[in-house]
Amino acid sequence: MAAAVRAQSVSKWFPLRDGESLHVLQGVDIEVEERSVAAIVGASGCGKSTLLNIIAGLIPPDRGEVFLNGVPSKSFTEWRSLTYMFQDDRLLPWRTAAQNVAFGLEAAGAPRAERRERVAETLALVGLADFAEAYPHELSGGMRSRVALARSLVTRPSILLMDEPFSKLDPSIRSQMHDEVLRVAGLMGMTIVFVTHDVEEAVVLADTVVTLKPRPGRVQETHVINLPHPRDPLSAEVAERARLLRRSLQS
Ligand SMILES: Nc1ncnc2c1ncn2[C@@H]1O[C@H](COP(=O)(O)OP(=O)(O)OP(=O)(O)O)[C@@H](O)[C@H]1O
Repeated sequence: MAAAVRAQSVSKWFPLRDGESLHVLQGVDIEVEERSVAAIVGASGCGKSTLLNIIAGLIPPDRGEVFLNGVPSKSFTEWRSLTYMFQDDRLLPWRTAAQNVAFGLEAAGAPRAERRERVAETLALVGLADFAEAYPHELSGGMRSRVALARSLVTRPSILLMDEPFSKLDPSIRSQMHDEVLRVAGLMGMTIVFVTHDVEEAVVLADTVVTLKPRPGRVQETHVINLPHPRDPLSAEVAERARLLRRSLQS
């Protein structure tokens, strides 16, 4: 199967005020197969978000290259097929759920009728058909998170990048969102790359987990998680895989 996301020998330095530079990533190689879910885990500051931002084309690598659907990201033009979900839901408080979801389509200049249809379809997909006219302050944390997911999905992307998207949710809602994301990703045939510091979350969601070593961030190991879905976060199998991941992170 083809790789939807490939980072090849990616290195990154950030300039510091004293003229020195901070070496954040060193020769990072990762490969994420189409329609699979990959997690990037590692200690705080090891470069997880930087790597995701480089994959997303938000910042350039200093060395190495990223390929999206086989195309070098420098030449990649299908940016609508890639979407990013942040840690905060970043909903606009003065817009209804439907208007928040419509945002990406408006930016892309989609006609009004198409927008209306797509937004309704996507809100239904995440179980919020009845809340299209609600404002963010009228929604629970879990519902807001679903609106943010719908906003990410409305352009029908093939690649979903997520940076700790559920870390602020209560555990039971986080678990519902995990099921929701996997269900929708399966339906839409999406590839997911996400960053987390929660190894249990990585084991519950991912087909492969990449562990990063800090300073500079390097790939420590790639773990294949071949447990059947749905995965119970409290099961012995998940706990055992999480233990192996923690050991890898500490070595
Ligand atoms: N724009 C920037 N300029 C300078 N330094 C930066 C910049 N962005 C990140 N850094 C530094 O790069 C390192 C890696 O940051 P990054 O946010 O990628 O790590 P992380 O693994 O995602 O951390 P966390 O889990 O705490 O979110 C940190 O030391 C951070 O301070």
